[in-house]
Amino acid sequence: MASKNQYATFSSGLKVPLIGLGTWKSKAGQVKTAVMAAIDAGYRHIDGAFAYLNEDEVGAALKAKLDDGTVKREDMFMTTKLWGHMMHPDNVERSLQLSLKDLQLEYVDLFLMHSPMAVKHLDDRNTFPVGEDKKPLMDDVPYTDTWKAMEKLVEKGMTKSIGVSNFNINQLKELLKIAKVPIVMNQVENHPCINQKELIEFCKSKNILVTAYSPLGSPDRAWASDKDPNLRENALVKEMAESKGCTPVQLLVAYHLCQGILCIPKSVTPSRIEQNFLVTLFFFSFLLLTIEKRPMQSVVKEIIQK
Ligand SMILES: NC(=O)C1=CN([C@@H]2O[C@H](COP(=O)(O)OP(=O)(O)OC[C@H]3O[C@@H](n4cnc5c(N)ncnc54)[C@H](OP(=O)(O)O)[C@@H]3O)[C@@H](O)[C@H]2O)C=CC1
Ligand SMILES: CC(=O)C(C)=O
Repeated sequence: MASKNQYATFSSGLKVPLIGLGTWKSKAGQVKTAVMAAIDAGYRHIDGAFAYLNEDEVGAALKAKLDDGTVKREDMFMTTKLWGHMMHPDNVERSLQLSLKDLQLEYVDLFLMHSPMAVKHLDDRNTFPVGEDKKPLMDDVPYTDTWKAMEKLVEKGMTKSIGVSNFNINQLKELLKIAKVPIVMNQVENHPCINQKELIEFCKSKNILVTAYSPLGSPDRAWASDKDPNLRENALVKEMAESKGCTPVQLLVAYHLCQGILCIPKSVTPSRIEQNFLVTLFFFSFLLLTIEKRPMQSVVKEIIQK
């Protein structure tokens, strides 16, 4: 089925669908259905990570959709991430091998360094090592050394591209000094209640695409509190969505796509997965509407002030 995706292009020339399906917190038994529903809905970009501990189910879903002919491997853009416990250069390749095995893939399209912070490697599946005091066991592994090990995996064909996540401007500057393979992506939290304008502008100036994670404010995260801003129920988001003829969540997704930022909303609910994808179909008109009526930035200011 021809997918109706809009694409951005990495500095390396590789195209990436603007909208992807997030899979963090997607529980065992739900992930396979969610990923299959997403692919049926038209998604061609799945965001995953070793640390989500569900790549085996993501892989099973993709295999089912490859086997039934819905998609070919080259249609799909698959992301995985290197977690902090495997950032030592000696462990980087093994981490990607473990993800590829669970995903049942020969390669991924994007391999991200999940964050610049390393934690101790106790064993391959212990992603949150803690000491006797129950505090995280941090490790001092320079992310520049990790990056050099990631670059080798592009040469080996295990990943088409590499990037980072949760990097700030100074960390990106350090990495840019040594990177020989393009840093194509910085995946960071972004939504109207967090102002990443300076970081986004820096990334754009260096031809590094930005993906917004937790675009809906991650309401299902374990540490969510009812004192947090509720983006999906925000009065201005709702008002603007109504004026645009879309749902509040679709507005929150369009908010990114209109700025040329990729967006990876997570859902395990097929109807929501479909609803979120529809933004790719109308966001260009939405963009025109937004420009005509009120630039998205003015909306952001108002939301943040609410
Ligand atoms: N690189 C990094 O460090 C990080 C990366 N990420 C990535 O970003 C993805 C998205 O962020 P995440 O923090 O999961 O949360 P999101 O901001 O995407 O919010 C997910 C929540 O929104 C709900 N939801 C989704 N669509 C709709 C809809 N149309 N209407 C109403 N509710 C909806 C989901 O419900 P339900 O599932 O029940 O349908 C779920 O509870 C992650 O899954 C992960 O892939 C996230 C955090 C950090
Ligand atoms: C979910 C995720 O990617 C985190 C918390 O880094």
